[in-house]
Amino acid sequence: MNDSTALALRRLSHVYVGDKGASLAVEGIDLAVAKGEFVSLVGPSGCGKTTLLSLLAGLFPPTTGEVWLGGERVFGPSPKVGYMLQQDYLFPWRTIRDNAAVGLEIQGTKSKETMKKVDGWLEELGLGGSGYRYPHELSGGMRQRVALARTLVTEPEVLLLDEPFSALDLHIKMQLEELVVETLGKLGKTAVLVTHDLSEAAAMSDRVIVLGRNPGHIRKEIAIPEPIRSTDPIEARKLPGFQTLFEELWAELDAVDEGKGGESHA
Ligand SMILES: Nc1ncnc2c1ncn2[C@@H]1O[C@H](COP(=O)(O)OP(=O)(O)OP(=O)(O)O)[C@@H](O)[C@H]1O
Repeated sequence: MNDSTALALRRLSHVYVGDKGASLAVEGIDLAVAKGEFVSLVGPSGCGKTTLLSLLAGLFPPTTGEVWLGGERVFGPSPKVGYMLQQDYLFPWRTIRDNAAVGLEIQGTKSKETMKKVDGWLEELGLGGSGYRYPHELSGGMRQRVALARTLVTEPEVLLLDEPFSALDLHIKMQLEELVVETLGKLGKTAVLVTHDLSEAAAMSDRVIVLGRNPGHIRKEIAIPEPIRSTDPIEARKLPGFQTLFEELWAELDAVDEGKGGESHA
């Protein structure tokens, strides 16, 4: 693992053991993500995307293999890792400011000083006037912005994004994609996104990892070509090479699905 690697999975396999016996979820995963890189994981349902994200987050240890964060082996959750999920998990009885400060509270670093950072992030993410409102007063897109502020205020080095936009309307979803790419890019953060939306993966990422299943494995890595890679997600979709890239991803997933019935990829 060199200095420019933010996180890595090495020879990693994971077996879930339950009432019905053991099942091999992912096998032989080798993946390195560079500092500041934005990587997406795509693949059919059950190929192990969430399992890989959970292992990166240190939520449980892999059955075999290693997880690395910076130069350190991961043996449990780390404050260097932030999580953003499909559901925003805001507390309904707390104001937006207090929701955005939850991570600071957990870290024991909530103070007048750090609340200024909360207000700064709410402002930056277009929620400047909403700090004293409650979650039910906000739209789905605004609530996800609060979830993003809550994540960023703890200053994680790596963000793990598990379908954070999938519950939103297309227009709002694309605006949020743009906001996330722009914000993480400015801060030089590393991100791993799990998504079922191939267009989202192609528009937001530096690299897309296509997973196959039974058991989950890396099938193909696709580096997003310029100028798509460095163009914001809304404009990237309008570039001439975007459709070809989308079709390449689609064909990979179709090949995974062959003989297994059609699944929706977009
Ligand atoms: N807690 C668990 N116990 C047993 N098996 C599990 C558990 N969690 C996941 N699995 C199995 O591991 C495999 C990978 O699941 P995972 O949820 O990581 O896939 P995924 O690609 O994220 O799926 P989806 O796109 O549907 O969310 C699947 O076969 C799933 O049934």
